[in-house]
Amino acid sequence: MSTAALLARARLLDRDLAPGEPLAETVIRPLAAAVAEAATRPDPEAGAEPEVAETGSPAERLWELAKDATRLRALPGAPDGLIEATAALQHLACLFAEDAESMAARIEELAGLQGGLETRIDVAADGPYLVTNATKITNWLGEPIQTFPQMALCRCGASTVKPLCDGSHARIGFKGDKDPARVPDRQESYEGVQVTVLDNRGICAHSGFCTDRLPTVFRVGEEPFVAPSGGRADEIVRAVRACPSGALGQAIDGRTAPAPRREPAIEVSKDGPYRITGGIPLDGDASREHYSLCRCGQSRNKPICSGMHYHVGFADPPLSEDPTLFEWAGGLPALTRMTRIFYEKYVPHDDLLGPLFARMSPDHPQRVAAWLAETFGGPKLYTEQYGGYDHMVAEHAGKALTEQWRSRWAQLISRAADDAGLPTDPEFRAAFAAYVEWGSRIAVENSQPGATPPPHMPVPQWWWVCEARPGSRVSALAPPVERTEVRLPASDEPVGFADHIKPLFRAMDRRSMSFVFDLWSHDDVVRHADAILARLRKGSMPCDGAWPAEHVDLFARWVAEGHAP
Ligand code: HEM
Repeated sequence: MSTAALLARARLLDRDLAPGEPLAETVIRPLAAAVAEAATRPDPEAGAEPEVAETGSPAERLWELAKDATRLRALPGAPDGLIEATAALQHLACLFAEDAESMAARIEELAGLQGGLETRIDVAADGPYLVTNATKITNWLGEPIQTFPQMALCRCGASTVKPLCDGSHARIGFKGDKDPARVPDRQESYEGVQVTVLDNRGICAHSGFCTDRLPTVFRVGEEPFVAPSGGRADEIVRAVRACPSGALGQAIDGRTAPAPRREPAIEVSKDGPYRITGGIPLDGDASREHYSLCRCGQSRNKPICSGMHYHVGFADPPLSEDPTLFEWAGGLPALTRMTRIFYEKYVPHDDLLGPLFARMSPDHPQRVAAWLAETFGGPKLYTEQYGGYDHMVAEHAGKALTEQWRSRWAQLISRAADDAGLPTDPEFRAAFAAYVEWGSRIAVENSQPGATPPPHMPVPQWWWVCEARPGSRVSALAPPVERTEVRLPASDEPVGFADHIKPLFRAMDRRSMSFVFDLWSHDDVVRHADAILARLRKGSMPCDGAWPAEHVDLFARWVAEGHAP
């Protein structure tokens, strides 16, 4: 099997696949590029397109093609175009599997075909990241993304199926070059009493973890950026380790301290870069334990992220209209950042809590983060991995926790939330503080001698307090919002809900009332029309200012005319 034969088969198959499943952009284009490239070299394979005769249904042929492409890709020196096409074929063939079980079997078979290849990321020229044999990719909430043995991840920022590549880079003419005017890739060194901080601005992804966590050492807008005397050595070491881009490093006694190796993983951060950990080699270079790769296509230091996503407003799709506390907090990565800071920075140095947690298990921060994630509406991690409610209760049982311990715990977790960059809006912090108060007081109760907490309960589910959610209120600091111009009907024109009434309610009004009814639903507004009218007349709805009189009159007219749809 040659690349040219694969290309010919892909072309035939493309004609037989149902519309909407085209191979043109993701398979045929890169394969054709690989064949064209091979033709420029003295290659016995190149030349006339081979004759192919295909049998079987399109779905069967797709699966055979995916396997043959994988076999070819597994050979040494596979060209980028072949690897990119293999990624698309593997993905599509697995989606065509009949059920989850056969999809898992297909993934296993493909993994076997290319099992000899090391886990690595290669950067295709003006194309995607070619990710080989990675088994852990998570989204920004920490939820796993389905991996395939060969993947192509979007690098240009334009794919409609992010993080996967959909061939958009070719359509938009993406260029993968570095910008000659980029911040130079140069390591500066800031000597402190115990630790010297190394900083390479050229590869900083501006995630802000260091400046949130240790603002006295990593100083926004000040020169020099790093002041090593502003914090304790252990705090600095931990902040440096938490730097996702690898811009920060440290030297102790003149020797650069290597970063500890973690499991190979890729995190697709929100509105930002891919965060790579675990020393996955990049274009064969395995010298970095962690680094951040550009995902918006605009970095000045491609493929490394240079923080441009922030300046160009690169944005993933917005959160759902009704986000959970888990989503709003920033998911498992943010909660783990917070619990790590809590148990690593605050607890050990605290006179009350230090001794209490002195013998906690090393993964205690991850465990508490998993509990919080589940409580805040995220995946059931604590129940599935750490023993659920009964285990948590057993951990507090018999500890006779006191109010002094509890209030210190509550005070320091709130500081850790600040340091970890959790959202600071009143709605989130009200819900967070309410949970901490509730949960910590129950922990104290359950820990008393002779306490009998109810057994086998589910992990509690916390929610926004009093329905105060993001967007349900206008911030006093928000720029003034122009009211939408609504066309008022003439006096002899009938008033209709869709044409005249619904446009009066903004998305914000709808959100803030959604706990009772839907202001964009004709039926709901009819049902509550009298109450709504009363509040409109009183001026107490909406909460950021009364409607103009002509809008209130219009609503009243619509009620009087019999609520036309
Ligand atoms: C909302 C409040 C709280 C939450 C969500 C929480 C969560 C947890 C969880 C999930 C565990 C079990 C970890 C595991 O799976 O091993 C745990 C253990 C523990 N908690 Fe809490 N806790 C809270 C409040 C408190 C308070 C107020 C104290 C005392 C100041 C406390 C002290 C402890 C101790 C000493 C352990 C055992 C740690 C070890 O030795 O491994 N907790 N907590």
